[in-house]
Amino acid sequence: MLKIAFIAHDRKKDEIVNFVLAYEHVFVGHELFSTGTTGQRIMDVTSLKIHRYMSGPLGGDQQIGAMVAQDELDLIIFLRDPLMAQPHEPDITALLRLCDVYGIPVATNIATAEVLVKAIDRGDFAWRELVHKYKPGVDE
Ligand SMILES: O=C(CO)COP(=O)(O)O
Repeated sequence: MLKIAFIAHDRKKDEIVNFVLAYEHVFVGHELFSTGTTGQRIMDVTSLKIHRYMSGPLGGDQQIGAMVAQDELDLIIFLRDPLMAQPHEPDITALLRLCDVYGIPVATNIATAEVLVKAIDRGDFAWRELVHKYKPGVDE
C-alpha cells in the first residue's frame, strides 16, 4: 500500500476529479491524502477515503511537505495552474523542492499523472514498501 497525495489548483480541480474517478480502481488500494478542497471534491464523487489537510493557501502544501520530509509519502499528483499566480507560491515551491530532495515522484500535469498511475497499477513502486520496512529510526 502506497501513500499518495492529491493536490490541484482551482482551475485544475475538475481535471483531478475526473482523473481520480477514472482510476478509482487503482487508488482504492492505497492510503490517500490531499489538501482541503481538492480532497473534498474527490470524495464528493468517489467512494475513496482521503485524509484531508488544510487548504493550500492556509498551509496544506506545507503539511504535505512535512510528510515528504518525514518519509511518509510515496507519490504526489499535484495539478498546478501555470497560468495563475497563487498567494502561497512559496509553499508550492517548497513542496516541490522537498520532492526533489527526497526523490519523491510528483506529477504536475495530467500527462505525467497518467504515466504514474499506470506505474502504480503495475507495481513499479513496490520498492517503496521495502524502503519503509528497513527504514532506520531518526536517531540511528
Ligand atoms: O492551493 C492548493 C495547492 O497549492 C490546493 O488547495 P485546495 O485543495 O484546498 O484548494
